[in-house]
Order: sequence, then structure tokens, then C-alpha cells
Amino acid sequence: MNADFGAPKELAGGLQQRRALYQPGLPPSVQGATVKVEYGDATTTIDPTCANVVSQAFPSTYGQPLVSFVAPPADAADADRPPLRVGVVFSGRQSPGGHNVIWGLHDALKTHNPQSVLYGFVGGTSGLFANKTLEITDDVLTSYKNQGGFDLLGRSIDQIRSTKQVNAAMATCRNLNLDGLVIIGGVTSNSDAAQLAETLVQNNCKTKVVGVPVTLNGDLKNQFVETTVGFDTVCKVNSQLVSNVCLDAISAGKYYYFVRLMGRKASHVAFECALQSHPNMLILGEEVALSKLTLMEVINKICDGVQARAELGKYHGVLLIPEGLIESIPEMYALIQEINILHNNNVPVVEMTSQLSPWAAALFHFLPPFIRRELLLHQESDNSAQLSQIDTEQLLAHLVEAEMIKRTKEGRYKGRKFSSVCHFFGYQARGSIPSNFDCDYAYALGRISLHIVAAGLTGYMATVANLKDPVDKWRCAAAPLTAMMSVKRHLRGPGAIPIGKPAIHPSPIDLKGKAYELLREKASSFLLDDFYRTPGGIQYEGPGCDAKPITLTIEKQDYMGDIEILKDCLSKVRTMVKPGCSREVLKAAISSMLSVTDVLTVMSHPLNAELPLYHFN
Ligand SMILES: O=P(O)(O)OC[C@H]1O[C@](O)(CO)[C@@H](O)[C@@H]1O
Repeated sequence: MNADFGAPKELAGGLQQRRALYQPGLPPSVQGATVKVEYGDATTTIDPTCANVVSQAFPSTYGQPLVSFVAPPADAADADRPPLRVGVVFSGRQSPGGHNVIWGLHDALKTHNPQSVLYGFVGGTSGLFANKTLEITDDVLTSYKNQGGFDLLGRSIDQIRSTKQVNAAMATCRNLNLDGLVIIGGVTSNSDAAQLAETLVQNNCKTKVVGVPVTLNGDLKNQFVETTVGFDTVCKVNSQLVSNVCLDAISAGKYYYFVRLMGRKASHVAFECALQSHPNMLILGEEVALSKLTLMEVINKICDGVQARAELGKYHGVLLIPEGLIESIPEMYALIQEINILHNNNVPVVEMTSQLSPWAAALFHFLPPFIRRELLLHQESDNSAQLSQIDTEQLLAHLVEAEMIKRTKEGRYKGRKFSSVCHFFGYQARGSIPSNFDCDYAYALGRISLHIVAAGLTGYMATVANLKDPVDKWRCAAAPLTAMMSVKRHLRGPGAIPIGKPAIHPSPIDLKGKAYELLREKASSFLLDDFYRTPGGIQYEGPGCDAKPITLTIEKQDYMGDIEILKDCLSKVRTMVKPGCSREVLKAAISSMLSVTDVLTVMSHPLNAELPLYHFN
């Protein structure tokens, strides 16, 4: 582990230094030293059928109200603000923007009272357990502002769960006399934050626990949380990489690129990247799980696509695969579960295959050796397989090739030989310099975290609503972690019994949502027309620097659109179509050159009816 955490780092000239000077936008309500805290309705849980289980597991922190932070009235008396002692820990995996949470927290803490102290736990959760701290000061932060990675403090495991771990965390809180502990991470870390908050209350420990939604996966999403820190950056970087391989593919016309994207079980990253770069195929884990597609059905679906393209004389293509796809295929999921049980029973890896059920063993032996080895790796802290280590893209490419050879032999496929190249895009994007959106969002969440502690609230997550709007319209709030919890069930349907411990679970893609509907509409055009889009690299200044995730924008679209986007679209379209053209021609022109968000905005804008008129005035 790096012994040098917190040391100033040398920023290369140019972009990196300019980024360190970027001042994140801040919603007006949290710009001052104090905020007005408004309490809303008491909460239950996202899934009301689990309310009893959650309330029993969290007797002290269940049912707390929603909280909003608004600007105090101009004539409000300046209240006494005693100094606070706060700790912060990176618990979840690295995600671009994480450093800005600490920066925002630090600035709010010092504005609250300059005597306040912020401790960062060195080495993540293991630093929290061992009370290894670094005092965060403005000097320490200087070279980490708006920078990628989690290298200011580092991280270890995303887990504060066992009795030993919880007791160690509590001992540190007591030892440092902390008023607050801010835990940065995704669904697993925030579930653990809820449990720690409850335990601290029950043990009369004064430390207030706050969770911050930071994960590239974008899967901590619910009625309180619109998106997570890092998702935007990671999708932008990956979309650029995907679009690069699309252009490479179409240039030589000889390879199918199979690209697996990080994001764990939910397919948000792959979905967003598909909307940004328009590859030929996207296999969503959520669709596969819903339709209960077997591995060979997935393979046949891909082969049908390859064959349809070959009939048009196309022997290249780009296919996106979420890393969680493997667990969405029912028989693979069942096999992984059997392996997990063997791990939990401490069965040595060499003995595992002999202890699988007959059908699981048959499937296991059907798989190529590299996948077998990867499936046997020890599971993650959330009991899922080590998805980043399983080369699902290679498995699919291997099986598609075998199926295309079979179809050729049977005379069902007469095209050229199928040829593939595989990629896994994950770590490359995870360490990226964060986008403006992630810098602003993370900084605001850091500031909100301090207001949660100062208000004496525990077991809350810092949240921001209205994210699709400019920063001055963002609404700052806090939601109880227990309100986001549910319990896994044995069976589907009304008789289903909740089992296991309450937790915040990853939210899948909404297959009834507007973004999905849009993608479905475009699917056959994506497959056959090579409707590739080149979003380019992240823009930090100038046009495009304020772009938000497409999925966030579409789902939150109020259909009044943004007049500026509309005008921009019109000026581009003006160069493409003749005056008086039909609506269809206009729509085709818009679709061919603009992003799906822009198309949606333009086509659904109230001015749309007058487009041809407006366009040529
Ligand atoms: O390989 P690592 O660093 O342990 O983590 C990989 C996992 O972390 C994430 O990047 C973030 O949760 C996942 O998408 C991925 O499966």
C-alpha cells in the first residue's frame, strides 16, 4: 500500500493544472455558513412490503423524515456554531469525483467554524478500523481538487459489517471524539453506513453517520438519488473508447469488437454508452434476466445479428456487454450460486468441481477453461462473483464463432468467416479526470454532508435533486438510508417471503422507462445502419462541457426542452435539408447528426410543430 497518502502530487502542466483551478458550481442554498433545515414527511421504505423487517432491524433510525436544506432568510440571526470533528473514509471502489466530496466537506466544515477538524482515514476502511488518520487541510487538498482516483487517502475493502469491523469503527469514532463520520461509496458501503449509524445510536456513541452516493456503476438510484458520482465521467470516457472502435470497425470492415463494460450487475454504464455512441448491439442483463434467456439463446441472438449484417455485405460490428451479464443468464447465475455456497463452506477450490450438482457440473465442463478458472474465484463482499475478472466478452466471442462455423457447415450461413477482437473497458475510465458534472455534484454532496452532521442527523444520505438542470436550480437534501432499503425474496409474487438482511440494492435499468423505449426504437437501425456517433473526449471548457448523462436527462425530461439546445440543433440541421422539406426528412436529418437526447428534445419540443417554419425564417 502507498505509504505516501496525502503527499502533494505533481500536476502535469496544461489540463491537469487547469483542472485543479476549476471552482465547482454550488447550489445557492448551501453557499453560506448556515442553512435552513426543513423537515418533510416521515419515511417508510422503498418497498412497503419490507417495512416491518426494516423497522425491526433499525429500531432507532427507521422512519426518520426527509430533510431539505434551503438558504436561510437574509435577516436570520447568525447562530453560534461550535467547531465540529468529522472523519471521512473512501469505502467503495474508486470513482471519478471522490476527492471533491472531501473538498466540499472540508470547505463547509471550515466555513461552519474554522476551528473544526477533518480527518481522512488512510487506506480506506482498514484505516478506519486501525484509527490511521491524515488531517485534511487546504494544503493537503490542493493537488487533489477535481482530480481522478482515490489516491489522496486510498481504499481497501468496501465493508464495515462484521461485529469486529463495526466495533473497531465505533472505537475510532469514540477515540477521535467524532461528531460525524462520512462514508463514501455505493450500495454496499451505504448499506453498511446504515447499520453503523444504528449501532452507534444503540451504543450511545454521539458520532453521526452520513453516506454519500459515489460509484461509477450508477446503480444507487431511487426516488431520492438521481445518479451517483463518477457515472457521468466513466460513461463519457467509455463512450469515446467505444466510438473509436466503431470507427475502426467500419474502416477495415473485418472485425466484430466485443466490448465488456464495468458496472457490476446492473447495466447502466453499458446502456448510457450505447446511447452516446450507437454501437450495433447491446446485450442488457436486465432484458436477459426478464426473458430468462439461456446462454445459447443469447449466442443465437448475436449470431442472427451477425448474419443479418452479412446479408448487407457487412462483416464488422461493435457489441456492448455489461460486466454483470454473466450473472443475468439464469443457468450461469445458478452455477455461480453453487460455487458461492462452496466458498462459504470453505471447500478448497480444487475440490469444488466434484461437489457441484450434476447439471451445474455439466455446464461448468461445457465452458472454456479460462472461464472455469475465473468462475471459481472467491466472491465479492456483496456475495456476487468477481465480475471484473470474468471475461464474458471472450466467452461470447468464442461461442459465437463456434456457432457461425456450425451455421456455415449446415449451409445456413454463406458469408465470410466471423472474426472478433475483445476488450474490457473499466479501469481505464475509472481513473479519469472527472467531468464538470461530477466535480460539481461531488463537491455539493460533500458540503451537504456537513450540514447533515451539523443538524445532528444520523443514518442519512446526502442527496441532490434536479440534476438535469443547471447547478443554481439543484435542490439539496438528505434522505434516511433506511428509506432506500429492501429485503431479497425467495419467490416472486404476492406470497413471496422477504429473506436476508435489509440492504440498499442496486437498481436495474427501468425497462418501462423513456430511455429504454428510445433505445428499443433505435435497435434495428443501430444493428444494420452503422449509425455510429462520435462523442469525442470529455469537454472541460467551452461547448459540451456541461453535458449530463443522457439517461438522467431523458428520464427527467419535462418535455419543455431547452430552447438553447433546440436553436443549436436547428442551426446544424439548416445545413442539411432544403426549405419546405417534410417532417420525415427533417427527422432523418436530425437523427443522423445529433445525439439521441438532442433528437428527443427537438422532436418533443412544443416548437416542434413549427419547426420547418421556424427553421427557415
Ligand atoms: O477489480 P476491482 O478493483 O476489485 O473492482 C472491480 C469492481 O469495481 C467496480 O469497478 C465498481 O464497483 C465494478 O464495476 C467492478 O466489478
